[in-house]
Amino acid sequence: MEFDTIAAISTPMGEGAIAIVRLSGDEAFAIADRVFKGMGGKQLQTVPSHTIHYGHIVDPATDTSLEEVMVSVMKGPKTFTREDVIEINCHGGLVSVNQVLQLILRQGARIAEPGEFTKRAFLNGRIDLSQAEAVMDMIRAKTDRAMSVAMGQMEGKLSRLVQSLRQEILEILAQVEVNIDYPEYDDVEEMTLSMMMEKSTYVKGQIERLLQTSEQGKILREGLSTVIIGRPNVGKSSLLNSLVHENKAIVTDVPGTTRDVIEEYVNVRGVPLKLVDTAGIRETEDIVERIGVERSRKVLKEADLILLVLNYGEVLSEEDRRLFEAVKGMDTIVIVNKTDLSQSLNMDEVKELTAHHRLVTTSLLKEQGVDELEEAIASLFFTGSLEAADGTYVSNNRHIALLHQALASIDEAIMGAEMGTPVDMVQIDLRRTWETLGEINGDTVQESLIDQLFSQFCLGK
Ligand SMILES: Nc1nc2c(c(=O)[nH]1)N(C=O)[C@@H](CNc1ccc(C(=O)N[C@@H](CCC(=O)O)C(=O)O)cc1)CN2
Ligand SMILES: Nc1nc2c(ncn2[C@@H]2O[C@H](COP(=O)(O)OP(=O)(O)OP(=O)(O)O)[C@@H](O)[C@H]2O)c(=O)[nH]1
Repeated sequence: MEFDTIAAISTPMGEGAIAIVRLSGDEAFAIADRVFKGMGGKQLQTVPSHTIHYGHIVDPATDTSLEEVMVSVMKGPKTFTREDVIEINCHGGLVSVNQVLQLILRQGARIAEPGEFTKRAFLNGRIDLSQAEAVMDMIRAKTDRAMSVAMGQMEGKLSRLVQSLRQEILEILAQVEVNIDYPEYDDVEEMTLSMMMEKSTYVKGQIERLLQTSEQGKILREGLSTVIIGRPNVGKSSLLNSLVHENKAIVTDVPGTTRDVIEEYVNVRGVPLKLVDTAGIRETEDIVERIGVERSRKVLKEADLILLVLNYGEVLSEEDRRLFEAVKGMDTIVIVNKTDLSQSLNMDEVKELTAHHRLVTTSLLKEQGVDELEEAIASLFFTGSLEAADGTYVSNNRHIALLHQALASIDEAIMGAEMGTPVDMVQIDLRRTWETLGEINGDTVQESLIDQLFSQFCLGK
């Protein structure tokens, strides 16, 4: 495949120690040679691949030196993009790195689109689509565990699994062709259908197994959307603060003009909690009051986890009861706080209302019970047996949707075979399953989708 030469700043925009301008494409070396003075006047083409060289960036038009740099030389196809790659390591100021980029662009490179380097790695066949998507997940990972899931996917764990399932399906289809070549057996149709059913059932089981990891995979990737509710003054802010302080807050979104929900991530034993509407908790008494009943119901509905806080020092109120009502059927941990106060809360009643939820007692004032709470959170979502055995998790919504589709079509195939539908009808369902699975690694995916996926990447990645 042939592409033009692209360039971009591959480090964050801001002041830093070093900033990198990356180039990729056929002209990368030639363009860099025009502006890089170093290596005793040698051409970049002549130096060994994967070496770095000291020198200066000089504007050939004015013969002025812009920057003191280190230039990395990587020869395709053994590079990130499989093309010739040059990386110019500049001093980390915004102006200097921009000047170097502008100069490179004047020499004939084109500014890269977001994700275009990774897209080339995909288009040039170094990685497949799910691996490319994992590159982005690595950048966005909020915890060590999320990182290792993304890393596994980037290294091809999911790709290999999906590929092996597609291979199974191809083998079924090939076997059908073989059978059809021996029509002299009169039970060939029946034999073929039963073979299809048996082998498809195996593939179906594998797809189901993958889907079983998706709930946890999604949580690892996106964080567990968590809402803290409770009457005024029960200790919601205190709870939030102790979760944030005991576990380093990972990301704090700056409230924008168009969004009033603030998210904050904390890492609770490897589970990224995305604490929703923390501003609401911090500033006013009650999320239900602040954002209105309708919207708060929506916030609750969309939550993966609800922390319902009660006050040990007060009797259960009508409002508490309404909160229990609102969280029915949801993953909820009931927290009885202020256990240092003398008891007014009827614990039998609380236990009854808590029913299937977990119950944890805390005194946030005395910093008691937070460990138990964290344990409860972690064990609610990661019980040992649910850990994916080989560490392969499906975490991406696109992949999950495709697996569900694949499951539906292989189910059709199995049911068809069971009911004695003509073999060629069953073949159609199997082919569809094969294609759907191929969309995960990008074998059978549309170009417009590829463009859309990569456009969500970082600039310079
Ligand atoms: N400076 C710098 N750091 C970086 C990157 C980069 O592009 N530049 N990466 C990117 O964002 C990541 C590293 N990823 C990479 C993946 C593959 C190859 C590569 O050259 N692969 C060759 C094998 C090379 C060899 O074995 O010697 C290949 O697959 O053929 C390089 C970087 C993280 N750090
Ligand atoms: N005795 C005692 N007081 C606590 C405990 N936890 C929190 N408090 C106090 O209770 C008061 C209210 O705590 P907050 O964390 O602000 O409660 P809140 O639910 O966020 O309150 P609103 O913002 O009014 O809804 C503060 O004075 C806390 O110091 C506890 O375990 N024991």
